[in-house]
Amino acid sequence: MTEFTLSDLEKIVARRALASPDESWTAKLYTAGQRKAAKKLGEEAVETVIAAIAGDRDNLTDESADLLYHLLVVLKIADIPLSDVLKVLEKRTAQSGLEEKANRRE
Ligand SMILES: N=c1c2ncn([C@@H]3O[C@H](COP(=O)(O)OP(=O)(O)OP(=O)(O)O)[C@@H](O)[C@H]3O)c2ncn1[C@@H]1O[C@H](COP(=O)(O)O)[C@@H](O)[C@H]1O
Repeated sequence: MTEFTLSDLEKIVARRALASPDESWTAKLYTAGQRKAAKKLGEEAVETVIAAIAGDRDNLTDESADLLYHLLVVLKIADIPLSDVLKVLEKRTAQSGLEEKANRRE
C-alpha cells in the first residue's frame, strides 16, 4: 500500500468541492462558504484540544484527522495551496521556534 499524504487528501477535497452538496460533505461546506467551513474547523480544533487534554489517544487521533481534513477545506476555499503552507514550514526549519520568537520581540 502506498503512503497516503495530505497532498492526496488535498486533491480529493479539490475534486469533491465540485460535487453535488447533496452527495458530498466537502461540496456542502464549499458551497456554504468560508464562514461555515471555518466555524467547523474551529469546532474540530476545540474537539482536538479536549481529546488531547483528556489524554484520549484514540479520540485525539480521530479528531486530528477531522481537523486536518477541515483545514484543507478552509485552505481550498481561501485558494491557498497546501504547498504554500509547507513552504512556510520549510522556511521555519532554518531556526528553532524559540529563536524565532526571541527575534520577533527585537
Ligand atoms: N476526511 C474526510 C472527513 N473527515 C470528517 N468528515 C465529515 O465531516 C463532517 C463533520 O463531522 P461531525 O461529526 O462534526 O459532524 P456533525 O457534528 O454531524 O456536523 P453538523 O451537521 O452538526 O455540522 C461529517 O459529515 C464527517 O463525515 C469528512 N468528510 C470527508 N472526508 C474526506 O473527503 C472525501 C470526500 O468526502 P465527500 O465530500 O463527503 O464526498 C472522503 O472520502 C474523505 O476522504
